[in-house]
Amino acid sequence: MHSGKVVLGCRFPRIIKTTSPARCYAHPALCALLPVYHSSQSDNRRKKKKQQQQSSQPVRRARSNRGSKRRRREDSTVRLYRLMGEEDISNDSKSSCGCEDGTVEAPAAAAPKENGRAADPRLQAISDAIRVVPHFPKPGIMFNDITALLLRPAVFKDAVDMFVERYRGMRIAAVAGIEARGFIFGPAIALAIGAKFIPLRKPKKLPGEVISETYILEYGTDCLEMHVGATEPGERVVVVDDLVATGGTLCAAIKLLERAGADVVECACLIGLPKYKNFYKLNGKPVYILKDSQLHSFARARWRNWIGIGEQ
Ligand SMILES: O=P(O)(O)OC[C@H]1O[C@H](OP(=O)(O)OP(=O)(O)O)[C@H](O)[C@@H]1O
Ligand SMILES: Nc1ncnc2[nH]cnc12
Repeated sequence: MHSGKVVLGCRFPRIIKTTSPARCYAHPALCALLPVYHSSQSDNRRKKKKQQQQSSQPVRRARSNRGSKRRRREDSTVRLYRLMGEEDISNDSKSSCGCEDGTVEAPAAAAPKENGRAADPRLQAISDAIRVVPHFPKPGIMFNDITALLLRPAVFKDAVDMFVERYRGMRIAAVAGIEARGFIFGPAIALAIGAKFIPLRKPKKLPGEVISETYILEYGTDCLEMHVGATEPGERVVVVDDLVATGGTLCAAIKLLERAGADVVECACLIGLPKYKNFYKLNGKPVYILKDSQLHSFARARWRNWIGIGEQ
């Protein structure tokens, strides 16, 4: 059997310089090698520990080591989110806590992260207003219902504002909304950023000449259509919908727009289902998601269902 030093020394020469396993945290392959790496270091560590115990300030030293390990682990988490295609994480986390000097207030630091951003305070209310309905429209589907959010104007406005803040100033010529629930958010965003709105409709709804794309859904197949001439070649377009599940709908929308020569900048959704997280780059286009539908929402929905009070 190889010793850890030999394996890491010959295959990952840069990793051998690493002083803490936390710095390898982002890469599963490297994590797999870490136990071997640890064992090769264990003698040295035992010696150091003995020295520390004999030194005059053992407690303070041990604490500072723990702190640095934690800091490194947090850095690694941010890197992981970056790998998932999220940009400006550090900037976002600064602005979301409203601190000009970029320091993070204690509650914000402890808050959950959404897409790698320190949570915007508005996200909690948005998240709370999304109702998860088990077994709708058919058994096994956990349906994310946005209608309760629409009944709360302040929360609805916050959701629209968050998209507007992202796309304002990005020279977006058109917002393409996907029928039906993309029509709820798309026009409001389009008006606020001064862009036109393109409805991407289900079959046989548009009266003019159309191009169409068929796609597979989480529960069936469907088709999207767009009027010929709705977008000009080279126009910068954002695609808006309420939710991404398999990503099939967004992919069809991207294809439609690209066939017409549009430059699809990004897709924007209120909700992303976690089981499809790895597909959040669709046809090479990033998907901006306000709220990852958390597993605890599913568990909560099931619990409320069991005790017979439904979701609120
Ligand atoms: O990522 P996907 O697996 O493609 O699923 C997401 C799509 O499914 C839902 O619409 P649905 O087709 O149910 O139509 P509706 O908006 O008319 O209810 C949702 O509003 C998205 O458009
Ligand atoms: N789980 C889900 N909830 C709401 N809309 C959806 N569209 C596809 N999957 C969905």
